[in-house]
Amino acid sequence: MAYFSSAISNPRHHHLRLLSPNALPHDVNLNKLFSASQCRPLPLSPHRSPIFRLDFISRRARKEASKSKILASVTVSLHTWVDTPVEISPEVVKLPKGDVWSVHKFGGTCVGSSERIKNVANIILNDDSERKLVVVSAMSKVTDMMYDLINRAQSRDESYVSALDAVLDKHRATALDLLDEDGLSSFLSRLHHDIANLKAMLRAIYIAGHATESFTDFVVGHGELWSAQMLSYVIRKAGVDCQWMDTREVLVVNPTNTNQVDPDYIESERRLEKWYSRNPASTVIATGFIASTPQNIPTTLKRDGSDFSAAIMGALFEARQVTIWTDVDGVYSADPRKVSEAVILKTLSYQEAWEMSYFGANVLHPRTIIPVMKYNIPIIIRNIFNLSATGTKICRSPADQTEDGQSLESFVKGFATIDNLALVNVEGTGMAGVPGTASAIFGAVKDVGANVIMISQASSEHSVCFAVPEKEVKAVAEALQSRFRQALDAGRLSQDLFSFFIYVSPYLSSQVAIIPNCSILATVGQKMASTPGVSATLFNALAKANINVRAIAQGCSEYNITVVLKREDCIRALRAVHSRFYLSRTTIAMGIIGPGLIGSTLLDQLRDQAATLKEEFNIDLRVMGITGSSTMLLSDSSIDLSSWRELKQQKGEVADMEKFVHHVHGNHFIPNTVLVDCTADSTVAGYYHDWLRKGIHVVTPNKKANSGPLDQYLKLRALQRQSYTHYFYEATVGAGLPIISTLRGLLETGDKILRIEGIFSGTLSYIFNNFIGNRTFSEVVAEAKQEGFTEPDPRDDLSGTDVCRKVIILARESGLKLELSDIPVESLVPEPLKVRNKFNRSTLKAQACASAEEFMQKLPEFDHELTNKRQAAEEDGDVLRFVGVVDVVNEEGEVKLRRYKKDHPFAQLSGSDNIIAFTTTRYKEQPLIVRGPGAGAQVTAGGVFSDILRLASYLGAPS
Ligand SMILES: NC(=O)C1=CN([C@@H]2O[C@H](COP(=O)(O)OP(=O)(O)OC[C@H]3O[C@@H](n4cnc5c(N)ncnc54)[C@H](O)[C@@H]3O)[C@@H](O)[C@H]2O)C=CC1
Ligand SMILES: N[C@@H](CC=O)C(=O)O
Ligand code: NA
Repeated sequence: MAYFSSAISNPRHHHLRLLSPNALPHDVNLNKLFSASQCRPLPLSPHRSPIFRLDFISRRARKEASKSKILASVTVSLHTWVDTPVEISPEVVKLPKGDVWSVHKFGGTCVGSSERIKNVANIILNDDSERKLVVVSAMSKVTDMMYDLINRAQSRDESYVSALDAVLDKHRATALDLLDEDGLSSFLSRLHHDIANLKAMLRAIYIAGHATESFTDFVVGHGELWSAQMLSYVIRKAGVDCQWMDTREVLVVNPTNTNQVDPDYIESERRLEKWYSRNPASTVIATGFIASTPQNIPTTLKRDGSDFSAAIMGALFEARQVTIWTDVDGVYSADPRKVSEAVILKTLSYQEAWEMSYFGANVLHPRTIIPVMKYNIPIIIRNIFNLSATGTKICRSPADQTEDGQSLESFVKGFATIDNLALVNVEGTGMAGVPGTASAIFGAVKDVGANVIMISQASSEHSVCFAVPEKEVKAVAEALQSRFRQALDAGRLSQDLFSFFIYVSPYLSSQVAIIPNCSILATVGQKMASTPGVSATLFNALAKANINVRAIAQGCSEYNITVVLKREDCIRALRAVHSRFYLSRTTIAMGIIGPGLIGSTLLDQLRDQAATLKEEFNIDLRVMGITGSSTMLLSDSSIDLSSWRELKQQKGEVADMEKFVHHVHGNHFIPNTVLVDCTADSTVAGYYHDWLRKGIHVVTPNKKANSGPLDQYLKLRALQRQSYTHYFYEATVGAGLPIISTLRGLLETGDKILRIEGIFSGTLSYIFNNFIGNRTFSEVVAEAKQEGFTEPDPRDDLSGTDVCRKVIILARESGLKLELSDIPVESLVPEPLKVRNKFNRSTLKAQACASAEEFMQKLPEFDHELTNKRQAAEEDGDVLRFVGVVDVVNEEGEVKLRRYKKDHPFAQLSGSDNIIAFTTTRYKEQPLIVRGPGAGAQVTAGGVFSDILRLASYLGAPS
């Protein structure tokens, strides 16, 4: 009787199936049988059928035993034990499908050297799946070497011979490193045999001067044949039952007319079953990339073919999962070369991966996803060089997407871009309701084989807009023209390529505009388009980064929102949206200009508050650059604020404002930029317009821009109103006191300002609060300077210029169109010490002091002037106060030294207090008064800081 069936396929592995264990006489001792026949059992698989199954591997077969000898041995042993003749009948081993299989794919870099092949073998050996199917590419560079052989041969370049030797050497050297004994000799004999064949084939190509496609495919596919064999020998060396598969015997594909191939699953499955019955190993190493046509002609799976091979194999085996090993940790939320804060996505749905790939993310070729989708087989992308990274799992419904209570962010997975596109916009009044318009337009596009990447049509049907690769747009335009040639010939159309009219039908005339230099930004995420708020957040982030959107398309699939932008905006847009969805904080890149008293105090405050802002307010402020007038310090990530002074000294470079701004704004991943001008320089102030126009926000305590020439001020404000960039300058008046914001609040809520009057100078307030008893004027001025209340040049305070600037700022804020020179100012600078003053030529004196230091030295000589004034006031029971007035009703202002009675609120101040009284329609009887220290490093830097935080809140930080 037949106790066993046999599926013996090669001289090494002998698979016998015990047909019915119960039929075996009970005294048959299988272990003895095995040892007598010099076979040993392999680990048994879980019983899947009532037929008990044993696998035997022959030790003796390692030497020279033939299949028949082993069979004879088993037969004899059985005969001995059973005492009856034993029949072993041939059997076809059925391909086990399903969860038992795990598929791995290793690309060229993974098998690029003998060390790496060993590493791959270890990964396979450590996978405890019951069965493994491993798809390998050729060793890195080998496919290119093979194509090069063809190129050399067909251009009749004899050097193909030496190039082929290099291919031989590379594989021989690798095999010598990896293999031993018979593994090595059988691999080398096969290698030499292949090389001899290739040499003959290349010779034929050399003679013909041409290689057919199938010749080429045959030649290039050898890289995979060799890497698969070497790897299988290494695995076998570890005692594992392993076969290598030349996938050309199994995988059958049909060419398509788009230079792709379609797998023939039915035929491939039939061939796989046949192959497996001859090679029933638990580990199979299969060649990637190559396949056959139905006529058994070698072919390839084209670009990214090995991933495709793995996916098809996964489907044929109905595997548990397909792991694609590569050199990155997984799929990133955006191209990490463009967005350095891109994160690895833990999961992606098939559709998300598909959309990401389609829109240029280097994930997987979209076709790789199709075979596995059918059987819901997950694809895992993992890094072979970082086994600790879990990678990205691409599957039907990733767990984290189905959980409740998810945030908006989880609906958006990733961002991808496509550059070098042109937008074609067909617009016309006669298009609405005319059937066939789209067909006529896209028919013309199809005729030139152009690929339409996205389409958008307004529901009014007045315009259809679509994006095509830039290199195809000329042909598209010409196709549209030639399609409607009749109308063109009749002279009814303009022939201008970039804007011409077409007649789609006798009733319809349309204009076609071509917008070159465009890019697509695709935002991908399952269900995001159907979740309220996601697209609003997306477009809001684009608007805040000052990016103009040219066209929008949202697929009905709800997996993707596509926008078309100017190419030069693309990376910034990518960073802006990525940061909005992925940086959990409002991240702002900052450039600090003028690290003097206020600038450096601000940097210290930023240093001390950074952690709290991050943790409690989700605001991430990153100082990317600090520039003084001679040196600047730049950083790619952010400057360590605990040592910026030392760093600036050690690593500082020559200050260059253009480079500084470009670095802070353009050279990194953070979409929002603010430049903080802490100088008193009008040149710096002169840049604001340009910065705001570029989308850079500006915060400053510098009064020069708002009190400079009126036309420039108006231009600046107009720009600010129409753009999404912000310009904040609260500290220009009353330092940290809420003066500008109070005034804005009154105006915006409809109050009418009648008059603003106050003590606007911290310096002069301090001076007159402390200029008492027998103290001298110059002594108190020096103290005010020492306290950090004065301008860089104290004459700006004493001359009334600083107060005048504040008066102008408030006057303009209240709607008055005044110039600095419109305000009469009383100066306290002794006549001989005055400096050139642009707005008051009468104060120009030949013997004017050269520097602020010289001025301070000479000031005591003139103390008596102010002492006399003060004494005269005191004699009348008055105090002196230096005030500014904005008379909104009469559209004028003034700055002067006035006397006040001792019980007047202006006489009650201390320190550097400012006091500002707003008389308005609502605050008519009693003015609204703001009072407090109005100068000094801490309060001023604090005012600047609070403007920065206001900006953060405008940009989306929680308020
Ligand atoms: N000190 C105070 O209490 C208040 C000051 N302010 C304003 O704050 C600003 C700064 O004042 P301070 O810090 O006291 O002056 P500061 O003289 O200590 O600092 C100014 C810094 O700017 C640098 N600088 C000048 N021109 C530059 C340029 N073109 N590029 C780069 N850096 C340049 C200087 O080298 C210096 O380090 C001024 O506009 C002032 O009006 C406003 C309110 C109160
Ligand atoms: N020097 C100024 C500083 C604030 O603007 C002042 O004294 O008020
Ligand atoms: Na202020």
